Amino acid sequence: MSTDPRAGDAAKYVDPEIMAELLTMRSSIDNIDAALVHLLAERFKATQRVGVLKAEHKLPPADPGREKAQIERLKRLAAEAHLDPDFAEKFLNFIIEEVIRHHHAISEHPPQDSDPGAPFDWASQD
Ligand SMILES: C=C(O[C@@H]1C=C(C(=O)O)C=C[C@H]1O)C(=O)O
Repeated sequence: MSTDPRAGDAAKYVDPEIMAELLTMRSSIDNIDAALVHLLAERFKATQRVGVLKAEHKLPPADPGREKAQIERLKRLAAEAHLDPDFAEKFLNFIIEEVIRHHHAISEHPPQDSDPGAPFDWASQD
């Protein structure tokens, strides 16, 4: 019997009627999480290109002024959307920290001329 990946542990202790409602909500969560992964992948593609541009032109990996403006903007958007602005700030800072780490790595090991736009292949990493 194949198990529904949406069921999780709840299947063991939730009544069937409530379980059906929970599964419907989890279907939406699955779609949203998939969209988040795709959105993040696109964002990192763009930031990798920025990292290459910065390395080529000897620009610093981080731009605190840009970060401040972007965080303020996203906190405003979060408040309008009834999302906790402090959570939005933490989430963005978490992503930016990773981007800057990549930019440092790119500046230390710039891509070869033969392969300037090659995406980093996370899937082949251990
Ligand atoms: C992507 C950039 O590099 C860094 C990462 C940022 C981000 O992920 O939003 C913003 C500013 C920089 O510290 C950039 O300079 O635009």
